[in-house]
Parts: sequence; structure tokens; C-alpha cells
Amino acid sequence: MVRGRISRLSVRDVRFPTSLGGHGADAMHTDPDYSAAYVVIETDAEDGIKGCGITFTLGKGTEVDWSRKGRGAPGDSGRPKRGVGLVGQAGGKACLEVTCGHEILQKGQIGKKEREKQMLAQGYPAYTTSCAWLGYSDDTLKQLCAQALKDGWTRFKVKVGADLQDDMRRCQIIRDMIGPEKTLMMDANQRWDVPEAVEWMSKLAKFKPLWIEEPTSPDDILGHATISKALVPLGIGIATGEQCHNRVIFKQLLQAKALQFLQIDSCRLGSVNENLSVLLMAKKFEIPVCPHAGGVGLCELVQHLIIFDYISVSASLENRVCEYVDHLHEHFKYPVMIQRASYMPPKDPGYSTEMKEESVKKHQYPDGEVWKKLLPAQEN
Ligand SMILES: C[C@H](O)[C@@H](O)[C@@H](O)[C@H](O)C(=O)O
Ligand SMILES: [Mg+2]
Repeated sequence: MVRGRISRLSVRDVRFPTSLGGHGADAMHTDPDYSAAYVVIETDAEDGIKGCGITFTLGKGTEVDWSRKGRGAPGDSGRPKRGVGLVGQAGGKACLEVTCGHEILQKGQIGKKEREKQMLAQGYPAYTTSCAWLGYSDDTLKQLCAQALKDGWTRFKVKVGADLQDDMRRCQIIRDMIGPEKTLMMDANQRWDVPEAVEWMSKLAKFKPLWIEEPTSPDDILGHATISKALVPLGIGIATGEQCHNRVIFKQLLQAKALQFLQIDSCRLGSVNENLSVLLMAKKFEIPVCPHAGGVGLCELVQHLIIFDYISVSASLENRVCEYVDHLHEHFKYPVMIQRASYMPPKDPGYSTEMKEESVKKHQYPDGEVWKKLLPAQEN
């Protein structure tokens, strides 16, 4: 049903100076400024319906530069995190998801009402990455971890991969604080090559991580398979996906038995449809989906996908958990709601992408209030 015509389209470069506090820093991206290309499509429809879209980048990535694709050097934080979410669809024929999709969705009808009720009452389980960015001191790590425990978090992710001694010390701190039972995940953000990943993780195995995330280049599907073969016997799964930009890559990772936890990213996979294909494939291969989130708005978006996955596709919470990062939610009109370390289902219509106009104005790059103050200071 046509309700109106597009009357206006705006694209804005919105950046948050997160690097100033070391937020978001990992072994490859040492000073990210969480940013987004923010697109609003307005219509002349009577009800004023409009569409908002965000593409997450690490700052300079919002200046799309096609000549700088591929794997950057450590510290090359400004690059787009590989590809642009809005340019999402891979060409070619749909994969196996089309044929098996109907069957999976039909099976998903069984018990759907109960799962919906359960989600509304309990929410979808989450883990926190907010305590242990590489940019944080040990004191900050301890303080944030103590607070997270108080707030009821039971699953924690720690950044690793730059320096083994640092990793040993930080993992010891966090394991001591959370105790042996709570869940610890590790994330190397692509830092290692294949043998290095196996060696390094053999040393960190004593901290009992559930998974090592992005142990090597996200393009190295067979490398992931090798790492997975070596680490699964140590009780460590491989998690990856935040840099995978289409369903074909996920299909190959699944076929090669290269991962034990599949991490969709709502922006990277550019479009809800592409995400849905991957959810269906993961179900077919019986691999749990544990979405990547954080950045600007990724939590807001991906909560819709993962709750749908539970209610209509996977019907399971076993080994499943969605990432949560506690930054920048205040800039959204419909921010996520976390209760008892779980995502409570969003009730507002839409995909929770709309940002507050006031925040966009302030953080627009380079002429927003925030950057006008910061840029001269940085130039000196
Ligand atoms: C640069 C970013 O903060 C990443 O470190 C972050 O997305 C991370 O890989 C994650 O899994 O949360
Ligand atoms: Mg990660």
C-alpha cells in the first residue's frame, strides 16, 4: 500500500569521541571513535512515516574510501570496519536457506506463543564487553567488573591479543573477580596468524574461556577451521562473524566447521534479509547465533533479530547470548532496555534506529558542537 512519496533524504556523518576514554579499544583498533553514517528518508505521507538507517564505523570509516579495503595494520582504527552495511546484498543465487527456510519456519511455529511470553517476561540473555577494553587500566577493569557483578552480569568478554603478559594478568584479574563458574569470553579482533592463535590460546586456556573471538583474519575460513580443530579439545570454541559481510562467507564458515558460535552483525550484513538468511543457515547447521553488538546502535538493531531468532527459528537458548556494550544508548529515541542482564523485547514500532536530533546535531562531523571544540585541541 503506497502511503506517500519520498520527499527528503539526508545523510549525516555522526561521530562520538569514544577514543578519549579508551572505550572500544582492542588489539587492532586502538583508538576508535564510534561513528555512523546516519540516513533519514522522509515522506510526504499524512502520518509522517519516515525511515532511519545507520551504518556503524570507527570514525574516519564514515568517509568511504574504496581504495583502502582489506586488513589494516594494528592501530589503523579509522578504516571502515570492512565494507559498508547499507551496501549489503551479495550477488548471485540464494543459498540453501531458501529451500530449507520454509521448513524451519514452519517447525518454529511449535511453541512460539510460549517463547514469546517467556521473552516478554525474562528477556534475551546478554553478556557484557564494557569492563575490559584494551584501553582500560587494571583499576578501571576492576572497578567496572565489580559494578557489573553488582548489576547481575554473569558473562563477561575481555579483549586480548596485543601482549601475552598483559593478557595473562588481565584474565587473571577478571577470573579472580568473577569466580570459576561465570562465563568468560575472549576477543582478539583478528590480531594473530593461525599458529600464533593456537599457541597464544593454549596459554590462555587456563582461564577457561567459552570462546576466542576473531582469532585471525575474518577472510581466512580454513584458518579458522584449523584453529577450531586445535582449540575445541581444550574446551574453547571459535566465535566469528562481526566482519562477515554476506551469507556466502557464513555458509563457508559453517560448511568448513570453522566456528562454534556465529556472530551476526546487524549493520555489517547490510539488511534484515541477509541477516535472516544467516539465522536460517545457522539453524540448519545447529550452530548457536550470538550476535555482535555495541558500537553506535548495534545493540538497538540486533536485539530485534535475536529475539526473532529465538521465537521463530532456533527455539533454543542453549549456549546463546547476545553482546551488550554500555555506550551511547542515550542518543537513541528508543534505546535498548536491559534488565537482569537480559535484553527486554522492544515494544516501539520499527527497528530502533532513530537517533535524537539533538544528539545528531551535536556530534555531526566536523561542524557539530562537540567536534568544533575537540578538533582545534587535537590539531595543536
Ligand atoms: C572496535 C570495536 O570496539 C570492537 O572492538 C568491537 O566491536 C568488538 O570486536 C566486539 O566484539 O565487541
Ligand atoms: Mg569482536
